[in-house]
Amino acid sequence: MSDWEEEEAAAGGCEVAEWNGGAETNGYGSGSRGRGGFGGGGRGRGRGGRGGSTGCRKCGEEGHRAFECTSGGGGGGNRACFKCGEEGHMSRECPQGGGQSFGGGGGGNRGCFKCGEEGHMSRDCPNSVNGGGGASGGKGCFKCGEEGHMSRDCPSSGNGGGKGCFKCGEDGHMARDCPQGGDGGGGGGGNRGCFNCGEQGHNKADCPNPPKDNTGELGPDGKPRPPLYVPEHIADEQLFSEGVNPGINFDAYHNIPVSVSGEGEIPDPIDTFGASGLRDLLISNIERAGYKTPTPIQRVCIPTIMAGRDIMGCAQTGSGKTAAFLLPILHGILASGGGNSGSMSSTAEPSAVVVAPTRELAIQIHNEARKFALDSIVRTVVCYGGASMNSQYRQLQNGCAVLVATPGRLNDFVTRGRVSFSSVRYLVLDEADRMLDMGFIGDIEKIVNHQTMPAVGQRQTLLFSATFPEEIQTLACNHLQNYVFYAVGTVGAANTDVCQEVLNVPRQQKREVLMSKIEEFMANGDNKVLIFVETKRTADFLATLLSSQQLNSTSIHGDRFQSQREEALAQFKAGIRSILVATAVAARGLDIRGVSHVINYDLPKEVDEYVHRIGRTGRVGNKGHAVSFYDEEQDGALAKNLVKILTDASQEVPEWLKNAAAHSGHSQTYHGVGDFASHDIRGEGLQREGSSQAFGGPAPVDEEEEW
Ligand SMILES: Nc1ncnc2c1ncn2[C@@H]1O[C@H](COP(=O)(O)OP(=O)(O)OP(=O)(O)O)[C@@H](O)[C@H]1O
Repeated sequence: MSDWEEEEAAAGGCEVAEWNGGAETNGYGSGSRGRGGFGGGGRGRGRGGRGGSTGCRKCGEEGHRAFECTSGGGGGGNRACFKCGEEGHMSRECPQGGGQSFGGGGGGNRGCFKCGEEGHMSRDCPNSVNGGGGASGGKGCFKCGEEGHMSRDCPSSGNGGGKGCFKCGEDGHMARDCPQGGDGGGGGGGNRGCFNCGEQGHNKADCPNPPKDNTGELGPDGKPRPPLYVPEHIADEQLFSEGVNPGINFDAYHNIPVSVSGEGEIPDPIDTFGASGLRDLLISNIERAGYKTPTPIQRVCIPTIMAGRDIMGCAQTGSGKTAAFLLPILHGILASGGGNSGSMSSTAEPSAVVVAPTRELAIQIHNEARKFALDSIVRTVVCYGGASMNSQYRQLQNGCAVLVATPGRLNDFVTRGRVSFSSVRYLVLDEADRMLDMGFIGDIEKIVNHQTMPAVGQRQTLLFSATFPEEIQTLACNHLQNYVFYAVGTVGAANTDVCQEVLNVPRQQKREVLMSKIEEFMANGDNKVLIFVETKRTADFLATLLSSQQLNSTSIHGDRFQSQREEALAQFKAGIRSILVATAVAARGLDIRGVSHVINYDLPKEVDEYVHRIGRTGRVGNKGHAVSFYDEEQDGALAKNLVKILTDASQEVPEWLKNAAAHSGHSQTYHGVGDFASHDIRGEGLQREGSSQAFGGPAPVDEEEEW
């Protein structure tokens, strides 16, 4: 696993736990960072989740959840009603209990929490003072320690049990009643001051002082802490100015053949957004975003997702896959009332979870979702490592229907009970082949196998990428049910709008060739260049070198603080920096307007990664240009696949590269046309009736190749 993968995969811990692991390494501030455990002893919180194999809570049968149970109610399964102890119904429907909902008595085998008697619940306890309650059943009041009442009703208003007030440290009252603590805001007290400013009299959450900058201070692991980072909120209007405008080849998208396979009814593709059946609010935001016609992947996926099917979708880089899944998901959530958008809760229960491999991509998807959902009740939240966990948690608490996240941070929230999957209707893995490869598979399995996650078939699972190796497709099948497979063009092929040039450049000459290439581009007025390198050190080195030559550059990689990463990307997007030197962290998904050139200063190890990298240019029908420095000593293993990618995209293949491929002796792993046809691994039996080319574009030359 590369360092950036480790970082993304392991992202987690709140701000008190994320340590900066190294000093700055260049002139514009890059530091290394690792991670630590979660600090701050908060209150633990248990919450009943649905077990994979546990049946419905009402009827006990597997295959559905209690709220979907058609058995006509009743607390059932093996578990008795909490009120009367009888099986066959749930406590809120208990015929013995007063009223609906949670009125009734504490029953079953468990007595009331106040008086210990059976037959009622603590809040209805007739034995308590003023209907409040006493703590019973062996548990004394938290204030005075006596049994028979709860702390909030404690007549002594004393603080017992040996635990002093959390604000002032004195016994006799609790923090919220502390006479010292002002308006109930609460003080961090006793001997422990506020965790932010150290002052007594308030908690960190209510601290009036700016967040403490403890950058550079040593954490418990002996490494300097990173700065506390709370990302800036992007204003609504700005959402519509992000993204790439369609280019001259946009209309040519409609000539790309689309392969479709799968059993059962597959809806016809839509020709226009207007005919999609998407809700009016979404249509109006689509218009506001300047989308006139759907791209091929949107034409097929929007109706298919609306019809409730699982999807494995493959389409070239920059062809609108994000909207292809977001729009029908938002439609589904709006149609059912907005999910948990408005519910303030300590545990977020999103209707849709979108998982992406990098933080910047998660942020981008989140902003796309916000854009399409604007002026609706649907709330979207993004969670990713490297930024304040508290601030993300506050967002979650305010309601969340769509949660976009990196896997490490998502699991962190789930483990702490802050996020539950129990309401999930849609699970999306963007860049799915990356999410299911070695670097992330552990995290993804944790997510899909979590006890609160609805089983396959009870949720819609949607996988998207521009590349889908066969072995990943095989693995993905476990997480999908009767899915529809869509391939726009050739699975894993490069975007033909990108002109690809491969130069034979030995390592020692790379710098010199880079400088002359950049000069050439800048002289042509092309001023947004993305350079990919293999190591973080090289990224810093090159950015420093280019800056010293008056070339406005910055870098993005896993060792930079999150604030620096986001700032570097923002500056590159805004044109404040013309050159961004990046590791693989920027290879996938990032949609940056006006990237004229991608330079592979170092080639990646995998050809799929090459396809994603060069896909940062030439998006949505715009022309792009990619130059790659091939170093014979390093890149021999890639030669064959590179030749294939170039050939399939009708690019010129240099003679020296053909020779290198002929002598490389490395086996082929590329899954494009030819030996590895663009196909659904489930085989031809699942092809859509009629033809291998369901619609769009000319018929494939060789049917075998399309399938
Ligand atoms: N129908 C459309 N009309 C015009 N622009 C569109 C349309 N659909 C998407 N776009 C724009 O195209 C750009 C690329 O879309 P997106 O990032 O979803 O591509 P992608 O297929 O996910 O690419 P990648 O494989 O690199 O992740 C975005 O700026 C998006 O706003």
